[in-house]
Amino acid sequence: MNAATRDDREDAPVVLWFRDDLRVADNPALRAAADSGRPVLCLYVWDVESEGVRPPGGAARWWLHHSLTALAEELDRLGARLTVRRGPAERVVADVLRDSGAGAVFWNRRYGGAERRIDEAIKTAARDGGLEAASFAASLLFEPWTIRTGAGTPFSVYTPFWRACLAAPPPRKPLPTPQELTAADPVDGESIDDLGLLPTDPDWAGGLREAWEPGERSARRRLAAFLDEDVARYRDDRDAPGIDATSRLSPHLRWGELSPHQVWHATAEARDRANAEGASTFVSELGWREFAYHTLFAHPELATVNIHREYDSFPWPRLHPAALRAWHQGRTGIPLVDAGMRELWTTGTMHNRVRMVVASFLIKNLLIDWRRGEQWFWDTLVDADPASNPFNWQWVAGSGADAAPYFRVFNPELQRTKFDPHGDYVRRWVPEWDTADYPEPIVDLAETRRAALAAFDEVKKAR
Ligand SMILES: Cc1cc2nc3c(=O)[nH]c(=O)nc-3n(C[C@H](O)[C@H](O)[C@H](O)COP(=O)(O)OP(=O)(O)OC[C@H]3O[C@@H](n4cnc5c(N)ncnc54)[C@H](O)[C@@H]3O)c2cc1C
Repeated sequence: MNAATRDDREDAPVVLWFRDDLRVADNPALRAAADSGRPVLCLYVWDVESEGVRPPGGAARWWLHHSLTALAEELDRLGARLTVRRGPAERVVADVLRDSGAGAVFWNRRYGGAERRIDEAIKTAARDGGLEAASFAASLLFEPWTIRTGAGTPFSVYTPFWRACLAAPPPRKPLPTPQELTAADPVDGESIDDLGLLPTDPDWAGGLREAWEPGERSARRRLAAFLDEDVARYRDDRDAPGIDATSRLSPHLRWGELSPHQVWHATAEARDRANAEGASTFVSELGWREFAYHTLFAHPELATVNIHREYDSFPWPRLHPAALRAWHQGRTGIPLVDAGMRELWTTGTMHNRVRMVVASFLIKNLLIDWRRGEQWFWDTLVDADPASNPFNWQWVAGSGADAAPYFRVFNPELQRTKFDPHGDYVRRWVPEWDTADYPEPIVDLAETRRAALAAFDEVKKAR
């Protein structure tokens, strides 16, 4: 490269490619772009075309629309603008690099198999073209390749995994938001509205609007409110779906409006003010998020392939579409299951305890393949996450990251009397419960449990 080209390149813009990190605070790639002193072109690519990339479901698209809008406002305050384009990322990023005359592209890492392949290809192409391409650690507290068993393999059980994380060097402190950005000359793009992420015909998002406020500012407010008001009773009350005792941060974390580093350090500061046990239990839940991502990194086909392959021989019976429909609609005649499924449909979320119960009911009582449940959650959850969703479905199924496949069967009636003893949660979502309008259970819990255990014996024989 001659001196003139090098000088040009030094002034050439940096393309900052946003993905699952829709925030300006604690954003290492954005920080590096700002610190470079070069003009910054902020880019979001709506890519539902690249092979292997899983298009977000309906509820997640709703969230993404609002999150991108909030991000564009934040960038505007810093003096930059968000360029939005659609298409396969490899082509779109190359086009934007060319159109903007950029000298570099920066991003924060993703951990799914297809996403890693795409990012690697873009990095190689950029470098081959003489551009700088750099990726940063932003979405996980611990990079997956840094937490390994003594034998150098990924952990397959949570408790030793989290112990190893806590023994590793602690996660870095959050990085400050850049004071301002120098905007690169604009290039063509689409508006966020043009992406068509919002439901229109019909507009089913009323319950989501009532329940949520996407965006980085609202995420930070929620974290602060949770640490001020709720973390002290988190350990005792987190399993009760009728009590508002959990943080409700999952969609903010899913879309990277908040980083786990911000949550980790804010919780450590709050620990002294609050109840230390509540704070450690809360942080250990972030550990489950980490574990899900590390598992995805080790098992890129997590959403479709059993981690324990002996589960492949599970004799799923022929699907009864009416049973699946009853589960979707919350009309199974099992009150806790119906309450959870209706909460999900209306608000785009469901309490964690109830997620485990409805998943167990689908798999173990209706004998429906966990992948169908995972897909429904993928479409209806605002926090639908490429790691946490399939990871937890496999965990409930017994095919997932556990010491050994173990046939966990939750009894939804016992779970209801234990965790919703006064029926507050069930009555909120199933007002006709305890009236003649409420249907009889569509299956016999004891009988279907026996059938499921018999089917599981087939898996054991295959081992
Ligand atoms: C079948 C099933 C599917 C699930 N699908 C998802 C999903 O798509 N996206 C998702 O974020 N969570 C998923 N979870 C995990 C969990 O239910 C939600 O993270 C939690 O209910 C979110 O509420 P909260 O933010 O108030 O959680 P809190 O109790 O306040 O926990 C704090 C944070 O820890 C993380 N976390 C907590 N529990 C888990 C867990 N079991 N696995 C991974 N991370 C966890 C989340 O980021 C959460 O925001 C699933 C659980 C089950 C059983």
